[in-house]
Amino acid sequence: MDTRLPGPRGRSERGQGACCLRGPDGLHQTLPFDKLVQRATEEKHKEFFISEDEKYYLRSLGEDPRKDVADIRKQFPLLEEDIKFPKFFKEEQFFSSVFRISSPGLQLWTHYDVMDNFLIQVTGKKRVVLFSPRDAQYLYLAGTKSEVLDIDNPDLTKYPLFAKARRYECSLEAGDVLFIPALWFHNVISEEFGVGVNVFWKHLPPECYDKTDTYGNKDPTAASRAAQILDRALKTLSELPEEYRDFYARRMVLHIQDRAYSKNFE
Ligand SMILES: O=C(O)CCC(=O)C(=O)O
Ligand SMILES: [Fe+2]
Repeated sequence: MDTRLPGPRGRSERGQGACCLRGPDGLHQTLPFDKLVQRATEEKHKEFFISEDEKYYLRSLGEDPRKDVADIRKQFPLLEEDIKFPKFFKEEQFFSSVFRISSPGLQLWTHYDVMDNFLIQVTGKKRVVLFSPRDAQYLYLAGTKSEVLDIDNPDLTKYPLFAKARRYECSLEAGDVLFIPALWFHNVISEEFGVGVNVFWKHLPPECYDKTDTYGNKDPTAASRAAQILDRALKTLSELPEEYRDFYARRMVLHIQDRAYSKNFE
C-alpha cells in the first residue's frame, strides 16, 4: 500500500475508462469505471476480488500520477460544467481537485494534508472527525497518519494519550462543504455510498511547498529539511553515554520550546 495515500488506493485511467485498484497484497487490478461505481454502491458483491464484502474507493490522480496532480475537470471533462469551486482563493493558489467515490462503511485513517481543503459532498452521508494540529502529540503519528485506527474504540493500553485528543465531529450530506484547514487531522467514514470532490489550495507562498508533491500531503520543504537536520543532531547525541545524552537532549527540547513554539497558542 502506498503510505502517502489515505485509505485504499484507486486510480482513474482516463484512456481506458478503467480504474486501477491495489489490494492489500499489493496486486493491481483494473475495473471499468462503471463497474467500479456499481461495486462501490453494493454492500455485498456477486463479483469480487478478495471477499464479498470488500470495499471500494476511488481517489482520482493526474494523467501521469507520479508527476501530475489530480484535476477532476481534466480527467473527467464531462463533469467540468457541473463543477464550480467556491471562490475562496485565487486561481493561482489552486493545487488539485480530487474525485472521491466510496463504498458504504469505508473508513479513511486519521491523517493530515498540507493544503487548505474544501471537502464537497455530492451524494451520500459521511462522518468526519477532526483533530487540531495542536493535538498531534496525542495521535501517535507515523508520517502524516495516526496509528490509532479505531478512533471510536481506541486501545488505550497501547495508545493512552489518545484519550486526551479532542474530537470535533460533523456529518456531511449531499450539498455540504467542509473546510478542512491545512494540518488539521481528519478521519472519514462513508455511512452510505458516497460521491464527492475535494479541492486543495495553497495558502503559503508557492515556493514553500514540495514541488514533487502530487497528493498535497508532503510536508513543506523547510519542515522536511528541519526534520533531517534533527535526525543528524540525534545521531550526534548518540555518541554520548546515556546520562549525558539524556541531559543534553532535554536541554535541546527546552531550547526548541523556547525558540520555535508559538507564544500565541499558550
Ligand atoms: O472524504 C474522503 O473520501 C476523503 C477526504 C480527505 O481525506 C480529504 O479531502 O483530504
Ligand atoms: Fe485528506
